[in-house]
Amino acid sequence: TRTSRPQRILKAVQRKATVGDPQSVITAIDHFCRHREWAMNVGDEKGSILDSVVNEVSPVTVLELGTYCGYSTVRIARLLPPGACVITLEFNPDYAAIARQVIKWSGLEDKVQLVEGASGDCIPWMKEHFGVQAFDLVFLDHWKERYLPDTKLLEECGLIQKGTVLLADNVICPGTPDYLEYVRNSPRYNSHYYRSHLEYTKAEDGLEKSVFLGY
Ligand SMILES: O=C(NC/C=C/[C@H]1O[C@@H](n2ccc(=O)cc2)[C@H](O)[C@@H]1O)c1cc([N+](=O)[O-])cc(O)c1O
Ligand SMILES: [Mg+2]
Repeated sequence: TRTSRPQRILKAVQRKATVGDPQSVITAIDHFCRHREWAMNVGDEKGSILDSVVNEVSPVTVLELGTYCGYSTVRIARLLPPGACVITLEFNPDYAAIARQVIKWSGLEDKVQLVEGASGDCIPWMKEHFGVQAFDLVFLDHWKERYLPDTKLLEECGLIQKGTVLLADNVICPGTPDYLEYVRNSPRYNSHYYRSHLEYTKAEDGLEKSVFLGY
């Protein structure tokens, strides 16, 4: 049978990127998705905004919801200092297997913990299993209808504390209206919209950054 799109993305990384060079992995995926096959990576334009938020927050513990092929995992992990790490949740075992190889090719496996499972099942175990007190940064890029329930679950589990930054992809396209309404109207979040474009296209999309102000 035909290879899958994630398998073709991994092939592009193995053909074009240098082992141990995260930037070359990012560049290889962006080139493939811009010139060969579109794929739902956050991409280079929104990726630069992601980079600036990671640099501003300088997080010690990051949670990423939705690994897919590991593109944004690599973008985040390459900016983390020694001792900091990103825990990334992936539901689809085939995507997880590809992402592990992409992350390994970039040489960042020591900064990444890829957990296979559904966010709703994994989040309640974060404190106990991974010794996480609270996340400094959460990057939401998984199923759009899960953004709001998972944010509420993270709050309930005490994994979002004063100063935690939520950064959500696709708040315009495909859109996460209930999540946007929540973070923009809640007195406990300070929200800002970074206008951009849907990865590799001219369509509008953007990232919403929401800082938790505490209870
Ligand atoms: O649908 C989109 N993303 C859904 C992503 C879902 C990913 O999150 C994982 N997951 C991990 C944990 C879970 O609990 C559930 C799913 C899934 O297994 C998948 O790897 C999307 C769509 C467009 N688009 O233009 O159509 C653009 C984008 O940037 C997007 O992110
Ligand atoms: Mg996305």
